[in-house]
Amino acid sequence: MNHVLNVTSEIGKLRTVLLHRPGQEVENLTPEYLQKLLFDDIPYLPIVQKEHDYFAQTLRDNGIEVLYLSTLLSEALHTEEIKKQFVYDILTESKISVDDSFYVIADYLLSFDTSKMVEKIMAGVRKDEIEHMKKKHLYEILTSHYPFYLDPMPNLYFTRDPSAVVGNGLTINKMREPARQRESLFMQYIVKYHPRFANKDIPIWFNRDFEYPMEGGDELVLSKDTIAIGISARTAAKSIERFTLNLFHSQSDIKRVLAVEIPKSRAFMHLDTVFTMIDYDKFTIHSAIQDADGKMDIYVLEKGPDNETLNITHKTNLLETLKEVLGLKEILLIPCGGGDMIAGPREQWNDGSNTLAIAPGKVVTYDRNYVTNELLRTNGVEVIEVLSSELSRGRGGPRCMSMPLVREALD
Ligand SMILES: NC(=[NH2+])NCCC[C@H](N)C(=O)O
Repeated sequence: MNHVLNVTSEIGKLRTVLLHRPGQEVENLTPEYLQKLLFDDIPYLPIVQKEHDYFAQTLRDNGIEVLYLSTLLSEALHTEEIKKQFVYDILTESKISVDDSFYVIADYLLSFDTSKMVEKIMAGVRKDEIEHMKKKHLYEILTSHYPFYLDPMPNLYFTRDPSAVVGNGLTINKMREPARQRESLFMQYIVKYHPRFANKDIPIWFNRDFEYPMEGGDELVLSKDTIAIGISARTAAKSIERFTLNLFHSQSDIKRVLAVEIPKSRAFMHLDTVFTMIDYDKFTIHSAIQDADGKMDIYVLEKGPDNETLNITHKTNLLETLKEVLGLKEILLIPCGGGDMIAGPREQWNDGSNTLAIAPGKVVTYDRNYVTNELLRTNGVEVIEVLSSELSRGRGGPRCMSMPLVREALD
């Protein structure tokens, strides 16, 4: 059966992927707000776009259909009513608290044609953009040093995180960081109103109104019936439980979930920054997630005695657990930077283990991580390198920058 969404592995031949080309939102980064906006430096826009275009073209050259977030969103907002509702939702979530400004900004945004409006919402609205806004209250005058009414959304090019496809359903994620929380509203509108997805009975396994966060960088589809989820700085144990129970209650094929605990740090923000699947029996891993004896905490979640309870088994050996759940005799874990004490952390920082598999044993990686790339090749992996000077400044690599919508099923 042909589903509009279908992802039953991390490695099946990639058919359709969602990307976002970085735009003016990147130009609204300033040193003062870098940390809040989750960037470590300011990318140079023409180059970051050139690198992103190169990434997109590399995928197209490999027969992959590339869809863009801004196009899908603009097409989803196809009536005045939906467009207006979307603007109101965005403004509400942007915490536009100054009573009068809500409608002034809404009118301002709605004065653009839809695709310009979408770009504007992504880029952010500066306070000096709307001249006729009168400051009537003391708090408006006092807080006026803050430059934005609507904050820019520079992390949008990491399409992996706000939503993810598992099987033929979707998680529309509750983002942990305030700077990214509005991002998943886009997918909510796209599945509901875009003709390609609307009325296609797409199951939503996890929704953005849940109390605790979960992000796509932590969701790995290991096989048709097994997924791994990072217990990380961005994904809470309670969210993993909810998501797992939702999968078990509905008609999904998922039988088990590996909850993999990783250190809660900036460098390791999601599971896919330290662990990715690249072939039937090969994974990249950053050695620092295991202790000196190669141990770590993994919890296997399976159906429990009743609807609201799970069977939880604690494991400490990643390799053995993977062999068990994937039914394989041998598995190779390829360490980022060869596990070297300098090259390992350096290449991990620039997403050396954030590998995007476009087919079994065929991956897209950043060119700058030459130690890891060489090691992958030595181990029989086909490596396609893409440009990375500016893209990497946002702390995400090829896997984070792509949201697979359809992959071919593995035999
Ligand atoms: N799946 C990932 N590893 N995504 C990386 C996202 C990077 C982004 N700057 C953030 O902090 O959210």
